Amino acid sequence: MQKAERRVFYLHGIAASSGDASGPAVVLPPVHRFLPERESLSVDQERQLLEKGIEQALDHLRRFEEGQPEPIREMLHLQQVFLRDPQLADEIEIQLAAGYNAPTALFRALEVLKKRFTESANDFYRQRWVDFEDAGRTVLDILLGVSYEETCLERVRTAGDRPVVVAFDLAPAMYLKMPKPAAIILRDGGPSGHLALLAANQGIPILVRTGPAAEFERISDGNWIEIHGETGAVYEARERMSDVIGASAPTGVREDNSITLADGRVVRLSLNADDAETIREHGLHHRVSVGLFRTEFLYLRDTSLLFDEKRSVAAYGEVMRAAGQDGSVTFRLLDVDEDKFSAHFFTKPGNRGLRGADYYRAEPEIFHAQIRSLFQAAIEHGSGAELRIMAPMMRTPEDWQFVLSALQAEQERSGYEGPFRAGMMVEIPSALFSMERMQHSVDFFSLGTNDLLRYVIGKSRSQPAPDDLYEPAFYRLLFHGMRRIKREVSICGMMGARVEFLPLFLELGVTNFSVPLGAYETVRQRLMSIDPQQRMLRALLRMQSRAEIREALQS
Ligand SMILES: C=C(OP(=O)(O)O)C(=O)O
Repeated sequence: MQKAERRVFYLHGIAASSGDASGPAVVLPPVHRFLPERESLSVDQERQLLEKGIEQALDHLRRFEEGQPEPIREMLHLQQVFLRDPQLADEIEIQLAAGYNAPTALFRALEVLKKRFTESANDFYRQRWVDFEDAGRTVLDILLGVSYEETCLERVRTAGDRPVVVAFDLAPAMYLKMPKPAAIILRDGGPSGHLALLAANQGIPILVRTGPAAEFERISDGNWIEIHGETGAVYEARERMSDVIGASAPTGVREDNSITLADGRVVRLSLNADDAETIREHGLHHRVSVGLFRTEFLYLRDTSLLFDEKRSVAAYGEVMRAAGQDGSVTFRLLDVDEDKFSAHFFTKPGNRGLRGADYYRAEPEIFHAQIRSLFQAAIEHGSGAELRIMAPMMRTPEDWQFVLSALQAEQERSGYEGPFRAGMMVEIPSALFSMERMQHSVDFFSLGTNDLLRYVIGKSRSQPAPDDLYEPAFYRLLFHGMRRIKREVSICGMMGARVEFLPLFLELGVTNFSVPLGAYETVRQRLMSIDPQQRMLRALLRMQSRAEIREALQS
């Protein structure tokens, strides 16, 4: 009989990106932990401290405005308006009267306003909250004498071995500034939030929603911990090693990226990747086909690229070179979602909240500059790799026609004659009703199931329930859209990386599965062993409940 292993068990979470990993924990405290515990001085004295902090922040914002492009000046100006807003002053006054010291009063006031603004029916307030909160954080940093973001980044940078980052939540923009961790554990966060997707694409295991603070806080800085991707469990580490131990690609011969199914059909397996380094590493063992490169992350890392075509050509070129001559990369045009937000993406405040073709129509310079850079990168650095450009958030044939005309015009202007394919994402339910009409002018469709599902069930991506994946209406819609499609249909949403859904997507006609690095090998194995004759769609379409569908898919 085997001797039972006794190791410290810390907690359980949802594995948003599979794979095992271990490393020393770096715990990033939430912002409220930075608040001083000191006794309050008199209300007047605390008010004076706050007023001084606000003045310094206003001064900083005013100085920073100089020489910035118009959209940034506009944002900095609004941040100053916010810091002088009577709503903020009133909330601060309430907190001071309740006896809180200056930083705590400001923190609490910002929490109250966050709720008010983000739940407001007014688009302007909702969309501007990110900027307002940022201005509030600047004052808080001044009052505390430390920068919250810099302090967190410094802890990760100085952790030595590749650490496991443990945090309540983590913004994608902050993650993009850190060195790659071995893994991430979040008390909150959602499995299809953009931080989870970013990490998954880099093959970094991530556990989210680990639940109660008490369990979560048993992990302290420097504890060596081990994450088990399959079970979502976190233990004390058996050995001190920081490499990902479960998600790596096989060594030896370079794998082809097409898989011949048992019935002779050929499907392609591609990678969702957001950086050249991951693509390069993958390319050591595989012929590379990137099915989704989210270009907004490139810009979030370095917003100045947006207005610098020469440097963006170099950045796209690096990605194409990483894919190699026989590879292909599907670049998705800029897609600005709430949690991939940067004020730099908008030249006019009124454009915030626009997405897809509406955004491209409103921001023609950014739109055309991006397409030009992509063709130019293919000319200068592509050396035969296939360039694929994909438009997100397409709703109607008119949306697609608008993007396609711009692609054709820029291709002609650039003189690029290499391999090129133009496609669109299907991630808004209304697109499913026009796929058939659009297919004559589309080289490929790509199913964005992360967004598609959220729009069908009307939920935010950070509040998923495991059962949502089995929503009957979702499958009926997919079937309706795809039943007469002759073009390539890819899937780049996370459902394509879950083996239980593979037979169904094959039956629906998907021929290209684009998945995060951590899921690549598992999906490849499953596709090679799958029985492609399995038929479940008809029965599934008759099912009325999520439970029935779950059982059918899992059995
Ligand atoms: C791949 C998708 O796009 P994103 O996750 O970037 O919104 C999707 O919605 O499935």
